[in-house]
Amino acid sequence: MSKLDKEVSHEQSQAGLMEEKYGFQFDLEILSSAYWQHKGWYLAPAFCTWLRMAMEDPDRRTEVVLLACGSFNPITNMHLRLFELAKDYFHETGKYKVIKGIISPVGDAYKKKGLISANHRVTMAKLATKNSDWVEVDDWESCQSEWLETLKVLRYHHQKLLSAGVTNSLQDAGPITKLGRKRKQEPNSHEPIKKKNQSQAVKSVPQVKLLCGSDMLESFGIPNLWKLEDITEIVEKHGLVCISRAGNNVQKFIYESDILWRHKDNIHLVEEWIPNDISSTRIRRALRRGQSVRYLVPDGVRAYIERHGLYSADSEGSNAGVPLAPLQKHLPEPSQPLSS
Ligand SMILES: Nc1ncnc2c1ncn2[C@@H]1O[C@H](COP(=O)(O)OP(=O)(O)OP(=O)(O)O)[C@@H](O)[C@H]1O
Ligand SMILES: NC(=O)c1ccc[n+]([C@@H]2O[C@H](COP(=O)(O)O)[C@@H](O)[C@H]2O)c1
Ligand SMILES: [Zn+2]
Repeated sequence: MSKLDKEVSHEQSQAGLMEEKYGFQFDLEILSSAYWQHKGWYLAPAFCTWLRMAMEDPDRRTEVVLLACGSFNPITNMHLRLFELAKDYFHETGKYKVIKGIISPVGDAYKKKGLISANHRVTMAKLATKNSDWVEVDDWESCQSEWLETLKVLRYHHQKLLSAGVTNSLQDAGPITKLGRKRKQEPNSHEPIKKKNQSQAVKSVPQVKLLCGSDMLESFGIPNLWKLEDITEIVEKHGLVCISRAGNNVQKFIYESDILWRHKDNIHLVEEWIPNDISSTRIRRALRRGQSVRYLVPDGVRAYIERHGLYSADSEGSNAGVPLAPLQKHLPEPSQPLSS
């Protein structure tokens, strides 16, 4: 190792220690002044290289998995856009790295009017995402015989990542993370079980954030639809990213709710500046009327709908008069108002 390498390596380990103690911003400031005062200009190129490496180090960003829950009856181009918009938003903050998107179609037991079988909805979602290298469809929720609260779906996916993290960390027991640093703990970013001598090798588990449109966020205010403790855990432990949708005023909605206001830092609002109010309801309506849905849903989905003759007046009548599962499930409990 050359003298210069040794100097840089020493500064890097100092930076590691300082980050643990004070955080990223501070360590860079301290280091830069230390360099200019004590080392002199001859170290400038090495310092610049290190600084660039440190700034570009993707491990500094919190990893995020986006989970979208809904009927996807059928999946539309706008559902896919939600993921792109949320990913751009998180990357623009410089603090987060979106590593995966998950589409979780609701099970048949949800009993929403016009809901066709989960088999078809899952297949269409898979067709829609087949060209995406980061969004995938998970059928665990749709395979459950009973309807599941969204919080349980979030917990399931977080737990799954946690187990995968433990497995990975056991496999990677050897190497040490870049610069031998640990990441700061964030909500829902749990550290998997650590073994002695292995703490430096363990990566924290990504956060699972609920991705939704503003109508879903505003549905938190519908009496008996959501349990207050579920909403609290979603915004407190997981976090939410909400894409604007015509007709909603989420900022006001958050302002009027004490719970949402308290956790507003964990509620990411994304403005869609190229609004396109496609909805599955409108797609189904067009299909019933024999109108084209081309360019509104992916071509593979359109072909699948045609091939299987999906979405007719008959299918729209399914579950008519049947209470929505969450309303049925939560009705006996005394309702607590979200707003106060
Ligand atoms: N055009 C859109 N803009 C923003 N969010 C949307 C849009 N379309 C759907 N979403 C969001 O996608 C998620 C899944 O929605 P869902 O399956 O209910 O689709 P939808 O188009 O709202 O269907 P439906 O008309 O049957 O209610 C929800 O969080 C919803 O808010
Ligand atoms: N209490 C809850 O957890 C709760 C209540 C209502 C809807 N949801 C979910 O929100 C989504 C709403 O989808 P739709 O907009 O298609 O009805 C579904 O995934 C549904 O399971 C969850
Ligand atoms: Zn909807």
